[in-house]
Amino acid sequence: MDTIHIQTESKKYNVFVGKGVRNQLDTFLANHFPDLTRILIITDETVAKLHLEKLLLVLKPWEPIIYKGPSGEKTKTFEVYYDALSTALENHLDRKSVILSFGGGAVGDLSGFVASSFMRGIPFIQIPTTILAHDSAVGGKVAINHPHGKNMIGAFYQPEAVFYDLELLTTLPEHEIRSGFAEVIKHALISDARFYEWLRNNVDDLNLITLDQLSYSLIKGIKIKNEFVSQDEREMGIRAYLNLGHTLGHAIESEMGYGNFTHGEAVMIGMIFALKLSKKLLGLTFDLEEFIEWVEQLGYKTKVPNHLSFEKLVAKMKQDKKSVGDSIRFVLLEQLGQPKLQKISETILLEELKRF
Ligand SMILES: O=C(O)C(=O)C[C@@H](O)[C@H](O)[C@H](O)COP(=O)(O)O
Repeated sequence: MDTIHIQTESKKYNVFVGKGVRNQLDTFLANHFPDLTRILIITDETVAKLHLEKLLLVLKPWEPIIYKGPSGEKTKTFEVYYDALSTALENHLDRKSVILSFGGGAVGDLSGFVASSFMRGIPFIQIPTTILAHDSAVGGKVAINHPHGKNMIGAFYQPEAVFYDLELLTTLPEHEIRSGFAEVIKHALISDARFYEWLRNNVDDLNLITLDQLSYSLIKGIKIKNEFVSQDEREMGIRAYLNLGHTLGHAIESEMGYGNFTHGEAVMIGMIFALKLSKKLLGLTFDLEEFIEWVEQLGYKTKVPNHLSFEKLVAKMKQDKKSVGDSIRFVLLEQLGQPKLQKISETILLEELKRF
């Protein structure tokens, strides 16, 4: 088992990564929550079907309450949030209760937001079941979506711990592996040219990635994320670099309808667009053609779906959380591993999108 220490201004906690780490959850709960009253597991239908029995085995003495939402991004709605809170209230959770988030990024975002707002905040623990969650389960961004934009209603609220059990990643469908791996590639691009080279040289088929390669990539990604989050928990500055590819990516997800295009796959298109802009505006020296060839080989789409309107995408990008006043701010790269926030006008964006 590997342990990564996350240190933010508001909280220090550990991410435990390894095969079977879920089996240590009962000891952790007994040690950290001696007065624990109730456990609410928030999960989704897919994860419940595949893995819930395994978790319940570990938690037997606590007889947890279970809330199952819809799978994927469709779980990050006001209705599901309200339902999950109702379940907590109807089952008499109190301030000595703990919420366990059991699922991918969407479940983690929903559960964390429920935990952050129930009785003004009760503890929660992340038990991720996807590759994407190496990013979303760490750093405390929790949220639900609004039809006007992704993650628009949320908080910064750190978990008590993250139990990243690699055994639970073996059932992921191909598009989920792709979605999660896009965030691994993002972590490399914004901070570590050597890690990027390693990925380029070692990963050419996501279906054949070994557990050792996956574990190395996830741990690297989590450590990179910690570097940003530990210095800037509430995204006043450098944390925004973790948003590479997300400005356009979120707009695509929103315009496609949440849940109809995976987060990471949309972010990959956003990253290619950002890299193109970086070459044009900042003189980034980077073989973009070779990058596109590589990610196409990994199964990613590299163009904006052609039925989407560029004008609507730009309107969505204007609502991005990095925007200030009327200006859209993009994360670009000066060079590999050197991100920069850059204001870009609506006119230029529209022109570049049309060319993209
Ligand atoms: O943790 C962060 O900070 C990130 O930006 C990581 C992103 O990969 C993640 O998708 C995040 O939830 C996006 O945040 P948002 O503030 O753009 O909604």
